[in-house]
This record gives sequence, structure tokens and C-alpha cells, in this order.
Amino acid sequence: MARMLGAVADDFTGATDLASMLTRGGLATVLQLGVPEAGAPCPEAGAVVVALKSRTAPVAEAVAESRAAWAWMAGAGIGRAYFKYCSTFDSTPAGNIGPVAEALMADTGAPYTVYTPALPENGRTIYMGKLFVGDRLLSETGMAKHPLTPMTDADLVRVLAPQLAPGAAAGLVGWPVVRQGAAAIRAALEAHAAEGRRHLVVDAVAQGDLDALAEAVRDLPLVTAGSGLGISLARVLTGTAGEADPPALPAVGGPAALLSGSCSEATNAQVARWEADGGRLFRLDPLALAAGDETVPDAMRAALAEGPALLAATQPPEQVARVQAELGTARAAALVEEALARTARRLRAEAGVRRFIVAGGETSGAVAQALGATQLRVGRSIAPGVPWCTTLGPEPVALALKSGNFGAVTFFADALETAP
Ligand SMILES: Nc1ncnc2c1ncn2[C@@H]1O[C@H](COP(=O)(O)OP(=O)(O)OP(=O)(O)O)[C@@H](O)[C@H]1O
Ligand SMILES: O=C(O)[C@@H](O)C(=O)CO
Repeated sequence: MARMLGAVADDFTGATDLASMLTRGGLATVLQLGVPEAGAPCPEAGAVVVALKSRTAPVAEAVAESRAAWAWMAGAGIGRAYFKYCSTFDSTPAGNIGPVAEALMADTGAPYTVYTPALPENGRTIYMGKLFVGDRLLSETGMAKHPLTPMTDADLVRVLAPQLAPGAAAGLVGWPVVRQGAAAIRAALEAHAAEGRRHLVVDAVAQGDLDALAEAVRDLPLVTAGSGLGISLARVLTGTAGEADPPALPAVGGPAALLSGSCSEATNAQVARWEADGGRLFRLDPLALAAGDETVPDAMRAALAEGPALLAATQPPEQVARVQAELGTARAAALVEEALARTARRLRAEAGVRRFIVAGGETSGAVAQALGATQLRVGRSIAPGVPWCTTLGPEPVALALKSGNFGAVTFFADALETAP
């Protein structure tokens, strides 16, 4: 399949999220973890997604890494770019969504671009420019108190405007236009652009709206969006109706390890359900790790010989706050990430484990890096936005990397059931 789309994602699990959508829409997709090294060949795949950790990086760094990722794909002949950010539009007034989009517009020659974090399947919808999570405005959800990117305004044009260069203008294509279909959307986008508004938030309350938008922007060199537009754009580019059959991944087999460093509400419920259903659970305590105690990771590694087991630092917010007050937020995070990464590396090297199910964006980055994964083939989805992936090359390792808030309450069992 010719390479039809090159995407830059601002975090790790966001990249797997988009990759799963593109795959479901019919574009065989390969994930590149991190900016590729100079001279690294761009994979042969319908879509390539580069996973960065640029969401909360300094603006200049986020822009430079995004441009480098795109240059690598453009150099391989890819002519269509997709900038993937979070379905909750995580950013601050300084960026990074606006600055990265402006840089990629310049590099792709896009005359204007669209902004649509909508992911209706996971309850993220946009109506008259206001982003909803379920039935709440974004600003009325936990995102208002996010430690790094607090989202206190649900009005996307108002959130985007201060992130743009002086003089750049944002506009809205609202649902009354979107519901009229692709031709009306395209006409509205072009009318805005003719009046100098080149950064255009587009409403979507259902996947059908994203299907219409995808048709309207099929020839635009750059779109910016959450993952929701991905499935629609892939369908339009490949002529897929509905969902494509998931590409087969190589059989991996053997023991499966579950590792969780996510403390989101969804992951807390998933860990509790795993335990309630009789799954073996080892609780990782950052305070014990700080004291140099490796008893729990050692016990988890031993237990894996008997069947799947979950090593989890997952705790409810009050507990996390107590640990952070004692150790400092960064140290607590680093201790947990390093312990989970170390465990993964040892399981791979000493116990031959080649199937890993990981919860949490930062955690996934740490584990994938520890396993030396750089390029992943994307297969079937376990839940919306969470695909099974396998590393390219001999002795493939299978990875399921879950965003904190994604997955059904039975996610861990669901992942095991579908593991390659
Ligand atoms: N018990 C704990 N106490 C303090 N920090 C913890 C604890 N458990 C995990 N952490 C840290 O919290 C952070 C969780 O971030 P991570 O991105 O992995 O999950 P998430 O925020 O739920 O996922 P996502 O970013 O995909 O929404 C990690 O840095 C992890 O090391
Ligand atoms: O878009 C989303 O919600 C996710 O892919 C994500 O980016 C979580 O960090």
C-alpha cells in the first residue's frame, strides 16, 4: 500500500490511539516511537504515526521535534499530514497545539487547517465550538484541575486564539453547517480562509460529522485533530466502508505481563475489577521503592511463571497526593516509571516474556523505551483507541499501551483474551 498519511502525535498512547483508528479505517499503520534517527528508513505502510512526548514540552522543543518527524515522512514522499493531540485539547495559552500546527502548516503548505478533538465514540463531542466530555463541558470535568494543562474553558476558538502567532485568526465551522455535509463544510472553510481566518475549529457531535469533514479535507495537506477524525479520513482515503478487518499480527505467545502506572479513575476501576475477578495483583508502593525495596517486583516476576499477573502502582487520588507530598511529584513518578520499566526489561531478558499490557501514557513510554521498541505494527483494537501492536523484526514483542482514561472496566482481561 502506498504511504498515504503521515501523523505526528503529541504523546505516546495518543499515537497508539490514532494508529488504531487509522487501522480500523483501512490504513495499515506503523508506529514510530520518538523522532527517528537520521537516515532511518520510513516504513512501507499506508500510514505512519510518529509518537512524540511533546504535549507539555517547551514550545520550541515541541515545534522542532514535530517538524523533524514530519520532515522524515515528507522526505519519504508522504504528502498528507495529521497532527494528533488529545481529545480534551490539552494545552496552555502558550501552546503547544497552536505553534505546532502553525509550523506544520508552513512546512506542508496548507492554506488553512482544521481543529477537531472530537472522539464521539469516547464521549468527546464539539457543538458550536464547545468541547463536551459526556454531558459536561470540558471545563466542568476533572480536566479543569489537570496539573500541567488545566482546561478551564470549553470554547475551543477562545482556547486556540492565544496560542497562535500575533495576527493569526481562528474561526468556527459550527454544526448547522457540518450537518449539511462535505461540500458545505469545504465552502465554509474556504470562505473563512478567504477572510484571513486560517485556523478553523470544526464541530462534530457524531462520527458521521467526522466522515463529512474527512471528505471535505481529503486533499488538504494538513489536518489537526484528536483520533476521531482518523478513522473517517482513513475510510475516505482507502474507500473502506464501515470497519476494515484488523491486520494480522505475528503470533507471539508465552507469558503475559500486566504493568500499570496510571492512577486515572478508569484504571483504578480496571485494577479493582481485575482483583475482584481473581486476577493476581502485586501492589507497587513508591515509598517502599524509595527505601530501595524491590520485594514486590521480584515477587511479580516469580509469579509470572504460573500465569498472568498485574504489577500496579495505581492508587486513588488521595493516596497519590500523600505519596507525592512525601516524595515530591517528580520523584514519585520517576520511581514508579523506573521500577515498571526495569521489571519489563528483566521479564523480557530473564523470563522470555514477550507480551506486555501497560496502562498509562508516561508509563507506556517508559516501558516501550526499556524494551527497546522503536517501530510497531498495529493490529486489532482491544477497546476504542487501544490496539495490540508488535515490534517489527525477528522475535516480535507484543504491546498494548493504554491511555489512562481508555478501556472498559474489564480491560486487562479483554487485553489478555485478544493477545497475539
Ligand atoms: N502511587 C503513585 N504515587 C505517585 N505517583 C504515581 C503512583 N503511581 C503512578 N504514579 C505516577 O503517575 C504518573 C501516571 O501517568 P501516566 O501517564 O502513566 O498515567 P495516566 O496519566 O493515567 O495516563 P494518560 O497520560 O494516558 O492519561 C506516572 O508518572 C507514574 O509513575
Ligand atoms: O485523545 C485522547 O484522548 C488520547 O489519545 C490521549 O491523547 C490521551 O493522552
